[in-house]
Amino acid sequence: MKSLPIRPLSRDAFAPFGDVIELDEARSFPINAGKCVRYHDLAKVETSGPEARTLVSLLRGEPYDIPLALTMVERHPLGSQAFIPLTDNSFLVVVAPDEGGEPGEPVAFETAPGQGVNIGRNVWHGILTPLHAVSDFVVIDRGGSGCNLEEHFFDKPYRVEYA
Ligand SMILES: NC(=O)N[C@@H](O)C(=O)O
Ligand code: NI
Repeated sequence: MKSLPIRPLSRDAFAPFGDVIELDEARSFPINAGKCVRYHDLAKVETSGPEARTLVSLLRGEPYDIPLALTMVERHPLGSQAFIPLTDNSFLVVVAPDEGGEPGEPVAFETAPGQGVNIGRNVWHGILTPLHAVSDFVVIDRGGSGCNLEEHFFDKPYRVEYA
């Protein structure tokens, strides 16, 4: 299997694929008479297609072991998909550029505690992959009619591992 090294998640590195949702370096301003700070407008939520609406859901995910065999990626042509952790456990985020309608070379990131991601509309990504322990997430993505899932299974799986 071809090795896919895990790298730390950063806004810059993830920018071609979506947004990193975190407090650090986020635009913020005080609200509620200064008793609260709003970290504002951190992700571009996209919903499109028939009867499109924004969904807010919770996911409780089982952890995966590393090294991990990456056999497939998926994408959502009609909307973005955000995963915001409710624990301090890190999770694996795999994304890939599109090359003529198929995924190119994937990139694997591990989040720092508290970091979330918003995966852009129609961006290839691995499924939610918690690490270390059962983890809960807020998921913000697109509901409505029409097909919002496209899967791609690799001819040869990748071995996702720590560098
Ligand atoms: N379906 C769902 O909630 N999640 C998947 O799309 C995924 O990317 O894990
Ligand atoms: Ni998805």
